[in-house]
Amino acid sequence: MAAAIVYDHVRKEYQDGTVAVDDLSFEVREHELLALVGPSGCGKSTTLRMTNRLVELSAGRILLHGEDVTQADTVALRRRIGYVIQHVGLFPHRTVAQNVATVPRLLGWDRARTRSRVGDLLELVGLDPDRYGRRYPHELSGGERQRVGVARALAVDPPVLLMDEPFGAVDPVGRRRLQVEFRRIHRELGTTVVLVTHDVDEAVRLADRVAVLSRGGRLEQLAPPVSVLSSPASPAVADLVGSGAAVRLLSLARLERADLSPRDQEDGRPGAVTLELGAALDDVFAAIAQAPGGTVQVRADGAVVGVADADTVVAALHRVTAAAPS
Ligand SMILES: Nc1ncnc2c1ncn2[C@@H]1O[C@H](COP(=O)(O)OP(=O)(O)OP(=O)(O)O)[C@@H](O)[C@H]1O
Repeated sequence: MAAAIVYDHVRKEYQDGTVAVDDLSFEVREHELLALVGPSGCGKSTTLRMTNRLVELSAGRILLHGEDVTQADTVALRRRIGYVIQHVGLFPHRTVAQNVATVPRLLGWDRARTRSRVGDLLELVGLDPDRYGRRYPHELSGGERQRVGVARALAVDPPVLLMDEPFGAVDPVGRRRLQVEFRRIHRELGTTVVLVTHDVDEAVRLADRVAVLSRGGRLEQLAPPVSVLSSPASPAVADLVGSGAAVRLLSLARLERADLSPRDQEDGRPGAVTLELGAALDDVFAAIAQAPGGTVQVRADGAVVGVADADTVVAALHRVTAAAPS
């Protein structure tokens, strides 16, 4: 698969001698969502900010679609790279629509094209353009502001989007909703995304691949979420994913027919618990914990296709982890 971004022996030493990133090499594939995770101060933001040259590299190269970013004009570069940060930095005296239209205006788009694009983008991020377009940032909730920030960053359909703790300031429920919506948006647009987060749950829920960094921007593991959770490549990764790894795996995996014990007869007992095939394993687990006898019926297309119990969950986990690419 083609690389959208190549980090090639990248190093950043700040003026005071802090080596934020020592010698980092990895590639971000075209259209993937790659999450950078790691403990505070390990160099995640520095790595992201070197990509759009908000921070200059001390050594090494970063190639964006084959072009060395240090050779690119910074203004042109930043227009090709969307950027979303935690406190999204909307212009307070401009309306939502004007904020989203910032880059199209700079690029000299005409009024009709800009208006239509702004409308489409607000709809994409789940905000009704008629209701929200004329509001000012202070008239929005934190989650709505982040949505506007995402819409603004996507305004000219950049091939690459960098996100630094984009949902960090949003309450847990709003955050979960934004994550679900952002995953849909990413699938729909196919933009290459690099997401910095210190939240392992967010990384495994959103990312196609997770890059785990440790101090000095050292790459501990770069793999799909299930692999990072089920086979941590080093003690640093195991430490980061911690004791919650199994629970996180449960939320990633879905119940399949092969995991079930066969069952022809429908269990007619009143109150018998049923689940749909394809349910997330954490929901299966919760249902089993509550069900009389520790078993639940599983249905597909309205018919009972088997029963699930604790062994089913373990079997499904083994299936998922065995299939995980490294
Ligand atoms: N402008 C700067 N001057 C000097 N040191 C800096 C500067 N910016 C960051 N650092 C240091 O570089 C290291 C990496 O910082 P960076 O912000 O990249 O880490 P991070 O992984 O994003 O951390 P966090 O999760 O806390 O945001 C830290 O030790 C930090 O103190």
